[in-house]
Amino acid sequence: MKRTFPAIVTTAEMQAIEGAMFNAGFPVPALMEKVGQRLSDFLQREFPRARYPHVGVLAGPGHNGGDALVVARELWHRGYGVKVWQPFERLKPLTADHARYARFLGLPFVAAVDSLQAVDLIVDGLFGFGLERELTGDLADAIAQITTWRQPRVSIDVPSGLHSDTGAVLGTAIQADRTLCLGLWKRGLLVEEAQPWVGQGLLIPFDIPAAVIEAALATAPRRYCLDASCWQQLPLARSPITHKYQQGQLLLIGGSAQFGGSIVLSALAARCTGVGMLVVAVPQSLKSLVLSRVPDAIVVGCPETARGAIARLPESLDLGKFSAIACGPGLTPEAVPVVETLLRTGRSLVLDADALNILATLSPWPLLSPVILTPHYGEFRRLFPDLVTTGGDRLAQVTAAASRSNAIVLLKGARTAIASPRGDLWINPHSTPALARGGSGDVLTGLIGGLVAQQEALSATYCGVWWHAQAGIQAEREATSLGVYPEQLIAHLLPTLQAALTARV
Ligand SMILES: NC(=O)C1=CN([C@@H]2O[C@H](COP(=O)(O)OP(=O)(O)OC[C@H]3O[C@@H](n4cnc5c(N)ncnc54)[C@H](O)[C@@H]3O)[C@@H](O)[C@H]2O)[C@H](O)CC1
Ligand SMILES: [K+]
Repeated sequence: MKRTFPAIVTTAEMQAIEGAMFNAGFPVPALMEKVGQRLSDFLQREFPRARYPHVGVLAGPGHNGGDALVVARELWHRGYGVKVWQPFERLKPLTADHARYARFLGLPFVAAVDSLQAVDLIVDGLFGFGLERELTGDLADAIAQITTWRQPRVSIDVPSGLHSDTGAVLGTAIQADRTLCLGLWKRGLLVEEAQPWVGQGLLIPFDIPAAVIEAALATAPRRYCLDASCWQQLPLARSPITHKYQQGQLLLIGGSAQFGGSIVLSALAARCTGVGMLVVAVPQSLKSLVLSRVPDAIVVGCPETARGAIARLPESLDLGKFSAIACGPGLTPEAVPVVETLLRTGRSLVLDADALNILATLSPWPLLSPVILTPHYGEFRRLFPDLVTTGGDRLAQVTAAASRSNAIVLLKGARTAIASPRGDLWINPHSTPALARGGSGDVLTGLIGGLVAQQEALSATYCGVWWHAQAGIQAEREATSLGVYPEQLIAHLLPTLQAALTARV
């Protein structure tokens, strides 16, 4: 079944998509009403009246404000106490109609924003993707005031003040706890730097015909948001008559006297993927440690340097028999010959950590395909320094990096982005800062290595990213953000997958 993730769009692309729907006969008021109902349903579910009886609605001059006024009216009908702050005289006609009807119903419109300070929930409908210039003056002051209040803030479509394409703050912006993005993910909401304003992003679909999206994005670079359809890919299919040699062979290379644990974490994660054969190459002195922690792996002791890094891979190690090779965790920058050897194999490579730092010192780079690079931003900066200095946000940088290097580039972060050499982009909108700790990356390397050993590289990469983040979110739910240390993360991999499959049935 062809899996299509939700597209990520620019403002212009969204306007083209909406325009196509309107041109096909779908009335603008109908869309606003539909969206308003869905927003109200979400708010009523997530912020029940018993706990959040009083709602303050910020209504802007455009259709974002129109959406907000539909929500105000609907929550009013559903028994909430609603107050509206609409600091604009000139309104778009549809928005003006909704304001007029809300007043007709008797919804109180407050003159000053501080009349909303005591409400239980703020709904932000000041601006959406139509924001054109910086927010200044009284409006900026009001937003600064709201930011100091304690109640949760939910933004409609885009946090007001945030640029929906770049994620840049135009003067000032609402810091939302939740952003309910309408129809399709706006690109600016997925930019790393915008996360403090976006809060938890959630897509509120409104049944855009797939053909309309395809037509509008036909010539655009494909940008996708990962979602639960990644689970359709896992666990990887197994024939009833399979055997271990048909389920992929992964070679993991890493470890050093200085960093002995990383490669163990990668190996423990890799075996969760069901990979048929797991071989771990480490410095000779680490061999017994790894065997004691991963008895199902074949552990190869390598010649080591005086400082305990892998000096070279043993001649006896036939690299050609592996369907994937993952290298880097705990490797140390000393193991240059190892990376140089791997780059000549033409095997599917996953390069992480010090394998990336070593790659950054090699020049020129050989053709990196099929290679997956999994840098965090510091490693990315060493690999592609000019891309970082020539500006553009990380999404633009990682796309350029993949096209230049001909590798799949996975840029880790709050919104991990995966770019393909063709220029396509996948972003994971759901993760947790609890994963920001040593060892999380080693787990991801093992997961991706194990999946790449069994299936094509791109879907293995984004499924690994999704699975890794979902396990982290689940571990945090059960043991707070402090409980997401790497071994707990690994312990949650299979139960999280199982729970997803059970929910899917
Ligand atoms: N699929 C969807 O995204 C849907 C979008 N809808 C909602 O409509 C908005 C976009 O509406 P639009 O009227 O184009 O823009 P805004 O509501 O964001 O407001 C722009 C409005 O404000 C004026 N303006 C711009 N910048 C400033 C400023 N700095 N100070 C003052 N005024 C400013 C500008 O002139 C416009 O008049 C989208 O986000 C959704 O919420 C549909 O209704 C539902 C589906
Ligand atoms: K908004």
